[in-house]
Amino acid sequence: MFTLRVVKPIIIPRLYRGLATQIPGGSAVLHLKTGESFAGHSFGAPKSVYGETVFSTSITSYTESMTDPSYRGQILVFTTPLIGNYGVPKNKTPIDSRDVGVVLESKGIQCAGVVVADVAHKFSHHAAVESLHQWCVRHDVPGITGVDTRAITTLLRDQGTTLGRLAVAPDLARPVDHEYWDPSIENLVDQVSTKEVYTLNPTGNVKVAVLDFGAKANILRSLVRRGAAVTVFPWDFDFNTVRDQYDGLFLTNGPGDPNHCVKAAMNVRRTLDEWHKPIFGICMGHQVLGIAAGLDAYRMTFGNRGHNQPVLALASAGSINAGRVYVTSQNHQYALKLQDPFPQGWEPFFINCNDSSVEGIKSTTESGKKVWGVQFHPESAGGPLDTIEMFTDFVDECRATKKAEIPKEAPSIIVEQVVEQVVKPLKRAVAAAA
Ligand SMILES: NC(=O)CC[C@H](N)C(=O)O
Repeated sequence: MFTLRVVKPIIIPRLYRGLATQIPGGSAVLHLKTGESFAGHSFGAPKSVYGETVFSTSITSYTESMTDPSYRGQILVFTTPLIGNYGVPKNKTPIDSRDVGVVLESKGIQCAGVVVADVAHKFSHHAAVESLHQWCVRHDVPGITGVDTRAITTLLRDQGTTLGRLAVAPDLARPVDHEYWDPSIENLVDQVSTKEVYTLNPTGNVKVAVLDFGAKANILRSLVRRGAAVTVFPWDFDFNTVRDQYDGLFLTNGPGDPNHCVKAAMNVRRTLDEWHKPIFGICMGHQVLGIAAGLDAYRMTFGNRGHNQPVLALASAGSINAGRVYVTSQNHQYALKLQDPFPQGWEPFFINCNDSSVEGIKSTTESGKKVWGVQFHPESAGGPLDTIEMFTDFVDECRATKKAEIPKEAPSIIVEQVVEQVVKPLKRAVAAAA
């Protein structure tokens, strides 16, 4: 006799969850204002956009770069040929007062469009939930693929960052010159900065105020992870009105020309003059600090974007050792001018090993202040973690400043309490007994 056995179907795990995704691949053209056009195929949202065309040499972390608010208004060309191969993760974390609520660098895609030599049709990663194409569709951001990104990058490197139009069929026309939109004339910081004040990790044992020029989430996470209560203010908030409540001030990254943020620089100048607690600025925050200190910011030819930028430390401070080269993550078009002499009380902290641009400034030891600014991104996301301990240095300095303040107050409070609770009752008891 034969017994019939029901054979359970074998479920094969979907290794390539994007396998079913077909990139629509209509026509697309990247037009540059300087006259060149690159024809390819469209992916992502089927719409045309204007922007500043820039290139990034990062070989990974397209998800982090595309959600970095500093890429606002830019058409991002990846020099790495294959992009999209590990898909895109779910960009949400459970609601928690210690977290910014996202896995990537902000809630959505910030760049205007992306240019990829060969967009991955399939993706594979344990955390991926959608393809680069699907993600771009959801966020209404167009992409172009099948173009020679080496040729585009060589052009951008030689002629500098160039205005462009990513045109998607049926709207493939080359614009006339005056139609190109120039994001650098707008105050992009005002578009991405928080409108409301909020606090992460309110029970943290050291209080850090953040001026938000377009903060990457990993900057806030890096402060929270080191135990700080982090209160985030809009970029143009005058911190001087609340500074007595904080142990340190942090200035974040942000998009566009730092000269749009003179209002913030003027506020920070007053803070520098009148307040003696630690201050740390990253990228746009570093540029604002520099302007406040009396330095000028200028527009570079093509800027530095990538996760492989070497910087040389010129001074030692905290975890940083003078003479060492650190590999850093960067995304900037502007830089502080190296001037001789530097403003009094300031010194260069880092220079870029490729182009000698200023990569950091710090207050001198003689100034008695604890202020640092770096052009690169110690928080990485993506990129190397060579300088991540600068966050530890900053939060430790805030804690040390807070501790140094307590003894001034504490003895008098303790003495008053002892007088009130011990001495006075004893005197009364002695008087009553007499
Ligand atoms: N990442 C940043 O903060 C960039 C700063 C500024 N927008 C620049 O391009 O130089």
